Amino acid sequence: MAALDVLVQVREDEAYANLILDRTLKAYEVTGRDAAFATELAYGTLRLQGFYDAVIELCTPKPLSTIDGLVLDILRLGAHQILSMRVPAHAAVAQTVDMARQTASAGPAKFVNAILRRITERSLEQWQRAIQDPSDQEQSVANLTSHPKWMVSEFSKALAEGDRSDLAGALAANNIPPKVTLAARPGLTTAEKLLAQTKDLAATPGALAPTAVVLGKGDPRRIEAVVNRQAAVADEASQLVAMALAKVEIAGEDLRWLDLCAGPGGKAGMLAGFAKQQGASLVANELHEHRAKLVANTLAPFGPSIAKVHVGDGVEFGKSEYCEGKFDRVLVDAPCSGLGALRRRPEARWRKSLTDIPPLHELQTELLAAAVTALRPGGVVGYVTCSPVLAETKEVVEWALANLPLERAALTGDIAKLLAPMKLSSGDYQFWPDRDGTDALFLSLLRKREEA
Ligand SMILES: C[S@@+](CC[C@H](N)C(=O)[O-])C[C@H]1O[C@@H](n2cnc3c(N)ncnc32)[C@H](O)[C@@H]1O
Repeated sequence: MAALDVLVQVREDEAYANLILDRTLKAYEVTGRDAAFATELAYGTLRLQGFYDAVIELCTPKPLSTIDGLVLDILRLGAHQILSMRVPAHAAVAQTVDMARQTASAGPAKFVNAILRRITERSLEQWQRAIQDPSDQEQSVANLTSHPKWMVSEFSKALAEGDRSDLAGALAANNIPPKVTLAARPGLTTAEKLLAQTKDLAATPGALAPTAVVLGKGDPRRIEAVVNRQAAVADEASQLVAMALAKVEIAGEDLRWLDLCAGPGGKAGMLAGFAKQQGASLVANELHEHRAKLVANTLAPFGPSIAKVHVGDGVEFGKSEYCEGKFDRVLVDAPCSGLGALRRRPEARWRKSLTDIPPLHELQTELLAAAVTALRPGGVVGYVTCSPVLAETKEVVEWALANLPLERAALTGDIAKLLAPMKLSSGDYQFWPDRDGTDALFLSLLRKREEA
């Protein structure tokens, strides 16, 4: 019932599952192993909703759109137990039908019973074959990996850019929740120290970033280094892109760094650390006051001589007199569709649409142009998105190279080696969850031409 309540809130109130989960479990007094079970029920059902809908459609002549929302939620919960959890089929059917009787009524309960029984007649593998449509490859992958079809198409184009072809594998990785990864903030602590402090949480060194520690279990909010802001939860790709901007070679003065879209401050926390180590300081800008407060909290341990926070529109701020031509390194971690972080947010894929992309592309180009205004000639901007969608990555960079005084900046040394597996033929970088175990971040490093 707690899991169903989460699904209903997500569907009816557009709630974010991760934000409502804890209080919903509390309201139902679900704790311990039951809480873990209810969490998997709710999150797993939300992630695989597209797959279960394709299965349910094959079990009834009724179009899915005519099934009542609550009944559909119940059917999806039942399908998830039968096909993806180790719940005995008879128990899954009996419990789910009971739930339908309690929350809907006798009629829908009969309908739920009939559909779920049909689902139990085939194995997961048989259903995976049954939902394929030989005439429509992308729809088949969409059904199989539980994504909207337009997303499959966007991922397919982005993978091709990196000469990768395992579309189903790349998308399936969005259905596996990531491990909790910590970043040791440079100048405040090290991965070695963090590792020693988290031994009892089965911690291991990150596979990619020298600052990363991966937790095997436990709550990161209880770790002392996290409480005192020497470390924070951060994806390894996020740590590496901040490191890449801090380490890319630039000639001449290297004193002033800018993070134009800093909230909530993950990368700003890394950049401030590198700035401290390299004798520079950071200005972190964020549009929204409440997110700027989070940035200020992250940066507090560095003190105002290393890191300051500004609240405002990055487009205006970058072009302001305060910024113009002043900065040696600028990060634009642009607002984006977030399609690179789908594994973190179970319902996110069903909330987005292709029409979200063009306005984001527009804002991304404006922010990048403002960042270039803020750069001094010879300085470098790191353009980052947590999305592999070409309109937000390659197409923004191509626009910038054609319209702004920019050229690509190459990495050298250790950081070049660390990022070599993610390098595209264009010179930009694309991470992938299935290959790299990270979010699908994109990075382009662009230098402002000297004659500019
Ligand atoms: C992808 S997030 C940045 C994540 C951050 N760099 C980190 O690592 O924690 C983009 C941020 O840009 C902010 N934003 C949106 N529009 C903006 C604008 N016009 N100027 C500055 N920031 C903006 C959003 O509020 C959001 O906090």
